[in-house]
Amino acid sequence: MEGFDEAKDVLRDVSNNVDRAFAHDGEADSSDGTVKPAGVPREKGWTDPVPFSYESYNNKEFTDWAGVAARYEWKDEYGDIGPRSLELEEQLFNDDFIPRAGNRFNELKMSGQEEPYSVQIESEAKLQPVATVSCFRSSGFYFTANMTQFEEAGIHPVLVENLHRCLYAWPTAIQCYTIPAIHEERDVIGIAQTGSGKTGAFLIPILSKLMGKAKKLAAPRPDIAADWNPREHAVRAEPLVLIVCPTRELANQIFDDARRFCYRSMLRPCVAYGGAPARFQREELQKGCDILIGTPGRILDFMKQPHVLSLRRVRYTVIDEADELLQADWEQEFKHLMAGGGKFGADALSPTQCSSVPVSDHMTVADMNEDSDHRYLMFSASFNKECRQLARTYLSRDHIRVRISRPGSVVRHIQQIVHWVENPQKKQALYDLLLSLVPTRTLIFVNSKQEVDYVDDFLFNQGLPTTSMHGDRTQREREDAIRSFRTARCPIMITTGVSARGLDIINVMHVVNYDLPRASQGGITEYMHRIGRTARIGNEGLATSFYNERDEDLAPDLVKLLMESNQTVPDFLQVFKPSDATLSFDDDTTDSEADQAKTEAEAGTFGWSRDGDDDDNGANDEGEPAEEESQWGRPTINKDDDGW
Ligand SMILES: Nc1ncnc2c1ncn2[C@@H]1O[C@H](COP(=O)(O)OP(=O)(O)OP(=O)(O)O)[C@@H](O)[C@H]1O
Repeated sequence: MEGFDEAKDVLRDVSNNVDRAFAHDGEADSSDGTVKPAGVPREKGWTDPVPFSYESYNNKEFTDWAGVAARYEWKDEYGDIGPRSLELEEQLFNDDFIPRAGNRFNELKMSGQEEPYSVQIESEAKLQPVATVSCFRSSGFYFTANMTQFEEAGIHPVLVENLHRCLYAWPTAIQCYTIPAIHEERDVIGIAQTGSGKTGAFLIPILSKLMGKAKKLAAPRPDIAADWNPREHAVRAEPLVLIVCPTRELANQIFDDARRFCYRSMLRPCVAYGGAPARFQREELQKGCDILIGTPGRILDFMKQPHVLSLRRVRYTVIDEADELLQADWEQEFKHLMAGGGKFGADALSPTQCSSVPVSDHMTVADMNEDSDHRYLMFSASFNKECRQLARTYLSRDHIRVRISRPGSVVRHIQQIVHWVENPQKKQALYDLLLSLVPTRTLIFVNSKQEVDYVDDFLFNQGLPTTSMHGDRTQREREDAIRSFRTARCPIMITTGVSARGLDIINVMHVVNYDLPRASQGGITEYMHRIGRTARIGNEGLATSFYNERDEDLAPDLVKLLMESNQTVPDFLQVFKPSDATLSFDDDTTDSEADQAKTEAEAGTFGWSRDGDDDDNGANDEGEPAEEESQWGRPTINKDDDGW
């Protein structure tokens, strides 16, 4: 197919990086009935497609859930730091499929001179960012003259060591600001581009602060490394940190980072997400939990079981991908979460807030947070008016806002290409596109679940190594798909908007918008998050989008975004260029005076509107009933025709 030459060049360039994982995992295992490719994809270097094995899926008693992955288990006898576990180290830090910083990582750091991105800080008191100095790279490690900026920034030594193991050489710009802000016990709103290290921006300073005090602050827990018997030793989980995010995959990913950062420390991370059986997650919680990461539905289900989870000790509540989470119809549920963890505990409630924050039937006042010195943090690459409202309601007035680059802007290292493709030609165009490029991990977004199945079937039958994921799949199928994609067993994944946020997979070098997101599915913000699955943390990538007249509602915003990121605007989009050649974007991050006035009037009420996200469903989809039926049900979704 003609017209993809520029894409080819870019990817050939980018492919200097082509991942080692892909190279060494190139031979698909044919022992389980691998279908022989139609021929051409194999000649072009793609691996064989691997069929999904329904037989083993149905037969096997599955226990290998992402949420039960090994973490460091502390023993009472340890002093300030636990002994090494080489086996766990291998798993946590040396896995071939952990994403690593790319060649252009240097451009993400703060040089103190003219930065390639804008920095906007709103803070009552001056915020001194972590100083960054020149580093040089050798054999995969970065060195500075003496010590790393993480040490200089006062990060706890156990965590500094873990960051070295993760090959984090210096903090990214957002981290440079959130580290001192969180050290100074301030509430924070952090906005920075996709793949710029926002997870570290909250985890690193929070964990660092808690590491020195874990013995004093953490709830009593059993010595599970010695002899764990749930009947005798189970405790109630009373985490110090609560991290809420919109999707199950993202929850697991943050959990993985927390497992790495907490290695050899007393802090024990757990994850709670819908779809997987609750009993495995509950058992982990009952071994003790200091850092709880999860999607709202499952967390709330556990909160309804006071012997399993209480948020009374929570000191930090983090809302990740805040704007996405708040698109959901989760107002009441959110209030429960926020009330369970904080300044909205019975004593601290103002009269208006009291009436708008009902205490759950299952949650006694004694379970509510007893720490008035409780920090709230919100992070995303984009921001909206629901976030502003949440911030006005929950964050302290002296909170710090850090904005690195324009909220909603696209990472510079992504080459964006838009092609005119009519709907009936899309399948063939996609096939031609994939065959015209160097085989590499490719994420393909479509707008409906049905279309995911359809495109997956088509490519698979053409001999391409695909997998797919959407919200109607069981959790086990979802975890299976992510694993196959991550390990490059199936280097092409077709998916819906459920994978647009947060997913951080090694060397996704190509994102394809087979369908562009419609306005009802998040429009240009969704586009930015989708293509942000490539070119993460200084790597480079390509985003190809199929466009036709049905996408006209997106065109003006798309053109502005292309222009802002110095990309070619194709002829058919020229007509949508702004007439005065200036690029103005709605900035949804700042409160207007009217907003401020509204806050006073509304105190404690929210304006969330849109239907929510299937991932917040706490129920179990593995055939066994959820332990307690989720009252939250299965929210409907507006991201595509029929939900994610
Ligand atoms: N200081 C650092 N040095 C090296 N790698 C880092 C650093 N900080 C984060 N990373 C890595 O960068 C990758 C992207 O980070 P992260 O997922 O936190 O991005 P993000 O900003 O939250 O993106 P998104 O908006 O898409 O969720 C991760 O693999 C993470 O381990």
